[in-house]
Amino acid sequence: MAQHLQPGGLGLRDPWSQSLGVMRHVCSRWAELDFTHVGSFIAIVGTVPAATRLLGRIWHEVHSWIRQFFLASVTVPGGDPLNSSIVHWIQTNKPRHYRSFTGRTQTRRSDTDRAAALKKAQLPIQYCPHWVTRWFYHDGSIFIVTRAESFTASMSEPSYDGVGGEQLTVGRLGWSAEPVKDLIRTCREYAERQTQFFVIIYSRDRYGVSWKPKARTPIRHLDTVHFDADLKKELISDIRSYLDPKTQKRYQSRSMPYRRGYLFYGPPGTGKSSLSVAIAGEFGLDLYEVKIPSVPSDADLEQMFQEIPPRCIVLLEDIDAVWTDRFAADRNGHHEAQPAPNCTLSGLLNVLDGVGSQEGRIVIMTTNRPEQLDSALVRPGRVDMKVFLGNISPSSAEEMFLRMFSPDLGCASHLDIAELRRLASEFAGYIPDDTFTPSLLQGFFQLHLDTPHDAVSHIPSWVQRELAKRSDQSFEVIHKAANASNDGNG
Ligand SMILES: Nc1ncnc2c1ncn2[C@@H]1O[C@H](COP(=O)(O)OP(=O)(O)OP(=O)(O)O)[C@@H](O)[C@H]1O
Repeated sequence: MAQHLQPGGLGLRDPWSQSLGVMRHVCSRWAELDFTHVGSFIAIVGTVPAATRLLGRIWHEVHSWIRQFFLASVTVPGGDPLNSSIVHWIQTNKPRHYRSFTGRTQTRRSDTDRAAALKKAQLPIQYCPHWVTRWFYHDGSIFIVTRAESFTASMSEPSYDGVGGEQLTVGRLGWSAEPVKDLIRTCREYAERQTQFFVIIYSRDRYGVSWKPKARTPIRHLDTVHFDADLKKELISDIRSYLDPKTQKRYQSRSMPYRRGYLFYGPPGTGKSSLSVAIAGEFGLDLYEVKIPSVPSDADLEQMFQEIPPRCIVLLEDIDAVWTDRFAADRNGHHEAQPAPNCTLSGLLNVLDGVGSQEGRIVIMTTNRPEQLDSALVRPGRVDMKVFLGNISPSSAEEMFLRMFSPDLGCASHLDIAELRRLASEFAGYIPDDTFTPSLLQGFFQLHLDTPHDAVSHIPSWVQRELAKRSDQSFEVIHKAANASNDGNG
């Protein structure tokens, strides 16, 4: 009955009997086949590889001929930030189905996946579309983008995120390269929009030959770095006025070098690095990290500074760990043994403000021991403003509490702002002035992120415990000193 409903009666047959029917059909046709036809068929099939090779060669010739005579192009070297901007733009805005990918273990976890960051878990695999040539139509023109095929070196780079490591050529059918430049501009603007909420931190690659984006950290608002409010205001207005284009003209018309240097000093964990990143975010600047101990020579240091763009922040962290003031060391009577850096202090002074050093950037140095710095390094002109970041004050602790339990974060959304303020002020009442570093207090908040009431009820005992730990430590130090003098007497 069902067979009447299906033309040919095949519709509702089971797949097994259907394929049996097909095989029977093929066999019967095969039996009828003339073997002279089979011979010509095999001969035709045999010519296919040769024909494919020939067509490939013709296509290659035509392609290079088109490139030579009809293509305007721009070549971007591998590793240049522009390179990854172009690749990202193409992959996002000219999507297509990819079948080839490069796969690599992702070494950095996503910032949002905090829970995963805390436990030992397998690192995710990152797949990136792998292509060598892409043709696409954009803004009335046909573009062809070619990536160099030899990218094994960049694939092994730890900082290589899968794109932008290989030389790239962007071409367009036509005589003028202007539309190519327009496309590249579009790609760059796109990349800037993507990174506008991030600070890009650059560091030297492992061979020390070029600057590479090392991290992309979400912008940290200046309000989240707590220190003296007046000092913060003064610092920010100083940087703002320095970056004002009029200031540059004023400096230049008076033949003054257009440079600004800051020294952030204070105990460990008081926010020197955090403030540097927050400033970069506030003013939309990239941050270039210079690690003096790993710079092989003065010439390399000079080369590094030459390659840093004019409008950015250069961060020299823990500068006291590199060169200490010879006289301070002598006064103290002892000097910690430290490996000698490969580049010299005069080499650094030279790149900071010597003849030929570039203008327009902000240099931030951080230190825990400002008294040990060579006076030449911190003289006015190299360091124009010294900013002390110290232990937390009760008022900063109150601000920190309000920030930690801000209703926007959701955990204290049931509390009205007046109640939150009351709790913050009660909390701050337990914090002794100039005793704990902000990072220590941050550690306390990390234990009580869900309820502000818990934070307030636990803070007195935490303060007691921390103070007791300190007196234990000082006792331990005195104890050791006493033992040492006894040993000496003995
Ligand atoms: N003043 C501050 N305000 C807010 N958070 C702070 C402050 N100081 C430190 N922190 C927090 O403590 C942690 C360490 O801070 P950071 O690395 O900036 O301190 P640092 O002074 O640079 O330390 P070090 O001298 O050891 O490099 C960060 O997570 C930061 O959020």
